[in-house]
Amino acid sequence: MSYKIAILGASGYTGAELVRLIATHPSMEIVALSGDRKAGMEMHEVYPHLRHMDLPALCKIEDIDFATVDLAFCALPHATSQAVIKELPPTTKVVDLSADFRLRDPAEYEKWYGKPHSAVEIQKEAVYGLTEFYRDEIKTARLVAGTGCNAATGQFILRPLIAAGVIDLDQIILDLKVAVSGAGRSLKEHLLYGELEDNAFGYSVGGKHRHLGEFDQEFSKIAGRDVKIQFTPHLVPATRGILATAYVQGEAAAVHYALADAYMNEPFIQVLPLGQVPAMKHVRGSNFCHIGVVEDRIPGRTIVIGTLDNLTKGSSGQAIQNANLMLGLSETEGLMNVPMYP
Ligand SMILES: NC(=O)C1=CN([C@@H]2O[C@H](COP(=O)(O)OP(=O)(O)OC[C@H]3O[C@@H](n4cnc5c(N)ncnc54)[C@H](OP(=O)(O)O)[C@@H]3O)[C@@H](O)[C@H]2O)C=CC1
Ligand SMILES: CC(=O)N[C@@H](CCC(=O)OP(=O)(O)O)C(=O)O
Repeated sequence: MSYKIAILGASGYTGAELVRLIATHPSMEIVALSGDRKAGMEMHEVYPHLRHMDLPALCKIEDIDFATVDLAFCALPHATSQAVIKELPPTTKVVDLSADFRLRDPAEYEKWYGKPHSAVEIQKEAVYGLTEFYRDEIKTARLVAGTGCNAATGQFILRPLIAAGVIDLDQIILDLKVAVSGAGRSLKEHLLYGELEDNAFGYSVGGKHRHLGEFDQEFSKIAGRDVKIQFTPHLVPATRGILATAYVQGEAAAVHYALADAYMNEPFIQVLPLGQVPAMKHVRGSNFCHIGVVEDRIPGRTIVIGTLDNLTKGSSGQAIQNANLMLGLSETEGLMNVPMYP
């Protein structure tokens, strides 16, 4: 059986990535694709790499008949997403890729996103989409909130350490290198070739990045008390990928054991042997996340490095993993493709 899928925001990067992944998914069939400025165009006119596929043309969201749709992926900008999702039939299953339903507390949403939430009622029913940690709730959810891509990477390397109590919760430093596709397919000055090529720079420096809302929410929940980490993302001249480095106070062997134990049965999270480090390109185009642990020369300090592809495990791959669970399919269906290398 094939489930009928709509992708809202298909003309964006995560939308196109959903199309790419669903192309080889045995149980999903795309029945509707939406765009805004690109509505009316064929998908291959916007993304020539999808030319061989037989796809519906991009339409406006209001032209989609949701009665014929089993599940909608919503790959729209923040704020637009909540305005659209609150108007969908309450029976439509939705995986949202935006930040609109990630934060439980509406005050936290307003703090990090600068305006009040306009769909607080449905925000309450949403399940946080970090699959490996919310699997049971996702299976029965109507609305799943995909995580931030930086937030996913940081959580994969830190959650098991906080849960196992093997690190000092007040001394966590998280440094991220982020590829440019994380910013979406839109024109922004700092994303111009001449600004980014042969360059690298921190952004939202000083505890200002909005994914801190997700870290605060999730880490404090695990620890049972407030946990605030120091976090700085850096834009690097790469197309896809996130490489997260955490500096923690804790013994390397215990840190490595906590991660290996937590992810022992996880198909997508690969913990490397102690002392080995991962690289962005080892997971490119795939739904895998690789994690390495190295002992520092300073006694008691450990470095943990995690990497994933922001467009797959950080957004669209994660979204399909969640949709698989919501539709009663095997969690890995359509997602076991091998990373592209080099
Ligand atoms: N890129 C990434 O790595 C990640 C992105 N996300 C989140 O996923 C969502 C999509 O991101 P991404 O694909 O990168 O973004 P893009 O900017 O590449 O795409 C945005 C999409 O939304 C459509 N759109 C924009 N405004 C409207 C509107 N007012 N009404 C209807 N449709 C609209 C655009 O249509 P058109 O182009 O035709 O105008 C386009 O299809 C965002 O919320 C983002 O924060 C989450 C994790 C990672
Ligand atoms: C390069 C770049 O700008 N990356 C984005 C991450 C995008 C993401 O995870 O998406 P949400 O906006 O849905 O949280 C950033 O750090 O803001």
